[in-house]
Amino acid sequence: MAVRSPARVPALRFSKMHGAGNDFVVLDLRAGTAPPSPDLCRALADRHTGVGCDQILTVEAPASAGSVAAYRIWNADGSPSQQCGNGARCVAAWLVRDGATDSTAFELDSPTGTHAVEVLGDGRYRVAMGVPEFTPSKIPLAGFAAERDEYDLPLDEDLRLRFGAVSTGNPHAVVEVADVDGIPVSRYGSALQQSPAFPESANVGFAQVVTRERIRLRVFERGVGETLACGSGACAAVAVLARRGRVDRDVTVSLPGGDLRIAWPGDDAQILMAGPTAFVFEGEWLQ
Ligand SMILES: N[C@@H](CCC[C@H](N)C(=O)O)C(=O)O
Repeated sequence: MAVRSPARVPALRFSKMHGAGNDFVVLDLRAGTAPPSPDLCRALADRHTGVGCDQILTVEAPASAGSVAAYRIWNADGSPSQQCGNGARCVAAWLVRDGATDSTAFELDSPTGTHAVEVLGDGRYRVAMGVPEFTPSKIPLAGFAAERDEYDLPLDEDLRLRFGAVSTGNPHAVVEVADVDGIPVSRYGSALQQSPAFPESANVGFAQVVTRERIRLRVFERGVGETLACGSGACAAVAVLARRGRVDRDVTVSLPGGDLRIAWPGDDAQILMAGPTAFVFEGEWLQ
């Protein structure tokens, strides 16, 4: 009797990458393949039964003339985001390795616009992340008509937090602390994320100013939890602290997974993020 072999499921090829420890599954959708469903994102991101990652990055056909490609971002819980700084560098590295460009300066489209990318060598990339947006309605931050350096909210009976708020393409709250090591990042981060003040939730950064040129940062990300690094969060922390006059305009941000260099030449200028990228392995998703 003939034994029937199980139907072959078409394999989904992926690259596993990280940028300063913020890890990604990268999918090539440039041929027009549909983006992963929220269920597939959650399955890929699962650290026990999947590949394991903080975000899924989809590389897609460019949205504007002159760009090499576009990318979109999907959090581990399946929710979409508008920006991912470490992801932007990894997509740039992925495209260079793929041969999509041999230029040391090119452009990429994200859901928030077009970004200039520079290849710095040794796996390092610099990305122009846009002009930080402090207008409350554009973050979005509800309940405040005018922009402030610092907001103050009661979050529950025992917790009141002071924070800065900014969009670097996605929403961020930045809490300045004396020592990032002693902060209950998950409790404070969840409380701010669940506040009605952030109708689209937020990535919550805890920043310790070490010197005017160096800060330490931990970020409790929307759709993930605490990550080893957050590029848009590093930009947000420097933007909030520079605006308050607490740091200079060129700052090393030390995150649990590594350092990023953030430069913000002036309030109306784009904020520039430089940092590492790494390829981990290639695989086929068979489920
Ligand atoms: N890790 C990212 C940010 C990813 C998206 C974020 N969790 C959100 O929901 O906005 C980065 O490096 O910027």
